[in-house]
Amino acid sequence: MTNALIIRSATISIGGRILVSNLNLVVEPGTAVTIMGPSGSGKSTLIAFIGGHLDRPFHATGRVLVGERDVTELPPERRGIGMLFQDDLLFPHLSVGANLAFGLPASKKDRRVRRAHVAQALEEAELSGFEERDPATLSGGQRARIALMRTLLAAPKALLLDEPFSKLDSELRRDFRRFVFDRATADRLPVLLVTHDPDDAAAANGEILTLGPQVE
Ligand SMILES: Nc1ncnc2c1ncn2[C@@H]1O[C@H](COP(=O)(O)OP(=O)(O)OP(=O)(O)O)[C@@H](O)[C@H]1O
Repeated sequence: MTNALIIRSATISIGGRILVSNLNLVVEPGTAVTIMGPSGSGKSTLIAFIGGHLDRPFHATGRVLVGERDVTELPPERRGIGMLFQDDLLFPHLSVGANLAFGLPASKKDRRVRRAHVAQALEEAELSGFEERDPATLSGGQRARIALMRTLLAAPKALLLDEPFSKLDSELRRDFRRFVFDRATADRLPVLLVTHDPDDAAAANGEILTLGPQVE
């Protein structure tokens, strides 16, 4: 079962400059909210706060909830929130299969279980048989699908996407976008998407949150 991703009274500042002011947001399961705004307005900073990656010099107050679970004080890996970035960050020294296995929770230790999950993920990514491949030999679209499947193997309860489509050219971008949103809808995941592209926002088909222009 999945739940809403809830942000309560989030205020984020850096050096006295407020980037996010008293933000309240509910992202329902199976829906996406898009975050837009000029460069430097704080989009990635907000994602980092929700994912648990925000460090000094930023100062943040407010709560992050996944359903009824307040995850604000938890480290990133215990929040149940999956993240996908512009750079897929597949480990170059690991095979595709090992990259996918990296997404699995430590509790799934059994080798056969891990192999079955990896095979299933490859099938869903339409990349069956790619276990032993070096990530460097994959196309951009294939790498993107592997990165998404690795994130999903951790069974996240919500998904944060920070410009995940921007390195792909237009046709691949459309395909991967559809792949991501179809999965998120099927898995009933709440999604927060950061993008500059109105087409991405249209594909997300939900509320658009615009962060303010940067005030120096
Ligand atoms: N380590 C840091 N020290 C000081 N200021 C920082 C630091 N990291 C980021 N900033 C500032 O924080 C603000 C928010 O940055 P952020 O990356 O969240 O913006 P963004 O909206 O995601 O921009 P872009 O669209 O260019 O990715 C920016 O004005 C940036 O200059």
